[in-house]
Amino acid sequence: MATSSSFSTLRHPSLKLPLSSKQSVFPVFSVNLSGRKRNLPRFLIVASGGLSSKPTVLVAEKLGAAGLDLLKDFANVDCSYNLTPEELCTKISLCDALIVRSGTKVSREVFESSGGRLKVVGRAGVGIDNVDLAAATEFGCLVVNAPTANTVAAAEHGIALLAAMARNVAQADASVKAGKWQRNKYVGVSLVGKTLAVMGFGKVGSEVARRAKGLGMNVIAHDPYAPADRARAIGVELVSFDEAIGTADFVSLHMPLTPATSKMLNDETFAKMKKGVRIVNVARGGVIDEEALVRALDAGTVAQAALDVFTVEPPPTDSKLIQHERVTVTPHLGASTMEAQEGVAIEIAEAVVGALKGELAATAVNAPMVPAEVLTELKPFVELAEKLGRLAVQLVTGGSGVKTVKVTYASARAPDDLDTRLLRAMIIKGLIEPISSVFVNLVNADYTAKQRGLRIAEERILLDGSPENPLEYIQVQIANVESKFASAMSDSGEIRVEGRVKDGIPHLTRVGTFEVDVSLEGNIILCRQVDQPGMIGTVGSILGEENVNVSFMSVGRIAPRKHAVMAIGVDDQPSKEVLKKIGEVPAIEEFVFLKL
Ligand SMILES: NC(=O)c1ccc[n+]([C@@H]2O[C@H](COP(=O)([O-])OP(=O)(O)OC[C@H]3O[C@@H](n4cnc5c(N)ncnc54)[C@H](O)[C@@H]3O)[C@@H](O)[C@H]2O)c1
Ligand SMILES: O=C(O)[C@H](O)COP(=O)(O)O
Repeated sequence: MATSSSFSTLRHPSLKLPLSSKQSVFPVFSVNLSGRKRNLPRFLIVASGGLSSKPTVLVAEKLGAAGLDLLKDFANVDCSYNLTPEELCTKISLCDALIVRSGTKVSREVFESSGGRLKVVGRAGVGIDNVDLAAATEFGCLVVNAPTANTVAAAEHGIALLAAMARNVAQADASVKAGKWQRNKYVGVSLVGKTLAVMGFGKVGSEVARRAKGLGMNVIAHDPYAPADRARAIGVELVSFDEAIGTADFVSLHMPLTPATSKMLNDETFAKMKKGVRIVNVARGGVIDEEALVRALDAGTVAQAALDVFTVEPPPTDSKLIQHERVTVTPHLGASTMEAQEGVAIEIAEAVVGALKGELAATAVNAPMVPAEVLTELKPFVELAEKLGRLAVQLVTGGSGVKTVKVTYASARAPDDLDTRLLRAMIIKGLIEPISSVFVNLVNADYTAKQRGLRIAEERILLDGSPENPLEYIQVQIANVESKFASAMSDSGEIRVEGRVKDGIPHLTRVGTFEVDVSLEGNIILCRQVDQPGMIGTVGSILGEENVNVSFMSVGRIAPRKHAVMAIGVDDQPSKEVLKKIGEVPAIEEFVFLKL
């Protein structure tokens, strides 16, 4: 890359040695947990119960014992079940995390009432339709779920309902217990050879399909997003919605409740089904228009239904649907096996504890998931990104008016190999936090930037050379602003800072058109001066007199004896008097103190 200035790095004789690469390079936040000190990456969270206290987790619905034990090792656990919405809103301001199942509405009011303390909502199960995800994201609250541990339980319950419905098990059971013996009334239908349409071919749907094939059924599936090869692998054909519902003898629902799937089965779609079709729903009640289902049952279009889930839970006791003779119901039991509940409890407890520690959760619902190995590699670049953002915004006159920021990632790796979401989020954090009271994390970074009218334009530069490192440098440029340190402006008129990771430690390597090299630790003083002998000593002595420890000094100059920019790393914040003295050194033309 062409340079417009030469540079040199000097170490002051009395300077503290830089961190070795063996020392922690990510000492961003440290919290005392269970008596142990830990250095935590602050990608997302940090429990805010105070540096020395444990975080508090509110468990609002019954959770398996193994999960509770895991939580208790790490946090204060408050198990309070059956809270009213008002009680939940009152309690939540004292909690760092909340764990729920499907029975608790985590509404916008819950996030508003938390006063910013709530950092994680753990959904002990799959469906997150009871959590206001938009509100969670706005408030920077991570939502995690437990997507795998109850899959088999739900699939088994689907099959149980399918068979029970076909053979009138529930109705016959009630009849026998009522003293009757109605063998002719409860003649059922066979499953073998019948066509089952699995609607939603995800985790549960595919397990239902596998089991139904074992029962000798002909299984077809509809799922606009499922890969055909996964279906083919278990001998299932993916078909259109109309073909699935038009040819099936049994329809089993396994899609999530979303605006697109809400009331997917309605008067119009029931009319397209085979007369006498049978419906199973272990997904969500809202995917069926329940009044339309009652009409279809009464008209005989639908012969029977078996339902585990309802639009309103628990449903009204006088509901025509619940009371319908040809409807079999269970109270949302799909995930309720001993095994699934223990599994879900462990899965969610691990996710919540990890998130409270600031780790990226693999089951995050409202934040990008970054695989652990990618994360390890990106760690120092994540820190670099945040610090470049912090430096750049502090260079803006008045610190405000930042609207357009261009970020350049230079790497020898193919663009597809670099996921910049985490880096972008940390740059946004760096840009916004020094000038506001907003807490920015990976969850709410893009949202917060948008709210503040901050546009981040990202560019990749493909470099020649070895793709060993994920990145060579990151450059942050702020356009259409003035700088309180004129030398930070690039030739094209933007504030420009650039950094690299050296031996695992982020370094500032360019300011404006000047190349420097100073490790991004502590704080930084940037001075522009006439390049002449003795400047390092002069400024170093002023700082030394006040016992301000200098960690690094680096001088970048345009040409010998012309202008130079000196970057000085200091551990402490110099007093106003010291900064004034530096400003009074005759050769110093401008300077700025920047907090990292
Ligand atoms: N009754 C229970 O206790 C219980 C237990 C577990 C899961 N569930 C529910 O079952 C559903 C599925 O769970 P999962 O773990 O299989 O989730 P999943 O995400 O693995 O699968 C859902 C599938 O639905 C598909 N889909 C999305 N929109 C669709 C549409 N318009 N038409 C057809 N398919 C569509 C997706 O592509 C995905 O493959 C969820 O709603 C979940 O909450 C209920
Ligand atoms: O979405 C789910 O995981 C199921 O509906 C289970 O819900 P539950 O945790 O309330 O049993």
